[in-house]
Amino acid sequence: MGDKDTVKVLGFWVSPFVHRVLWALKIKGVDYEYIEEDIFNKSSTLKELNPVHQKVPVLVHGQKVLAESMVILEYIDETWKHCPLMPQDPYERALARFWAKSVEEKLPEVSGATWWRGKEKERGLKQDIEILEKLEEQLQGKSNLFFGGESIGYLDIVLAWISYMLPVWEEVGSVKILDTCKFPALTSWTGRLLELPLIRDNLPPQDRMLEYFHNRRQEILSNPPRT
Ligand SMILES: N[C@@H](CCC(=O)N[C@@H](CS)C(=O)NCC(=O)O)C(=O)O
Repeated sequence: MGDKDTVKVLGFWVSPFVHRVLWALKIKGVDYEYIEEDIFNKSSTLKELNPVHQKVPVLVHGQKVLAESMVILEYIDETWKHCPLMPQDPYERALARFWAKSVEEKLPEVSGATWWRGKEKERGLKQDIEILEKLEEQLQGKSNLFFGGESIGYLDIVLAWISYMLPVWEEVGSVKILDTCKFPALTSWTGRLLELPLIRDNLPPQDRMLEYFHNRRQEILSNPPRT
């Protein structure tokens, strides 16, 4: 699929994982072709390109194929070296990976907790708040505008869903997780992210997200998690 230098991204319009890849390519100024995938009726191309997970995003760079958004981000950063996304210092780089992985492991709880009911909801919300408290500590007392420093980097891109998707989940689930008083540094960070044209102008439409997640919530509630 593709000539030596062509870049293609298989995506799904609302996927926060896909948006990471699109933003990284835009930061690097790499032209790409975007191919919308129906994740509820997967194409044979997706199954062939990502046989292990059959998920988007998939990046196709010439003959090279990669899946998993955080892996793709590192590939993009190492392939197009200008405007680095990763910290240059090895320890800072390791820390960025640590936080990205740690928050990623909680992602299902964050989305699920906003939609569940009763004890599951309480437990999930408690876990969400704990991980956000840890992130808040990371930002507090630093003069950095972003996790990446003066401009956005790898960790900002990985965590950006907190700025635009978490509020949608909160609205759909009628909960508040990112409380401004409790998380002043994180709240300011989300505000700064959303002011960036790169992010602001390349988000899924708010009304479509709300409708999509309302429907997802109905599906999840009719099939609740087991305790
Ligand atoms: N860990 C993966 C997650 C990707 C993912 O879950 N993608 C969703 C779309 S948001 C998907 O393709 N889902 C299809 C499925 O679960 O079968 C990444 O970071 O790329």
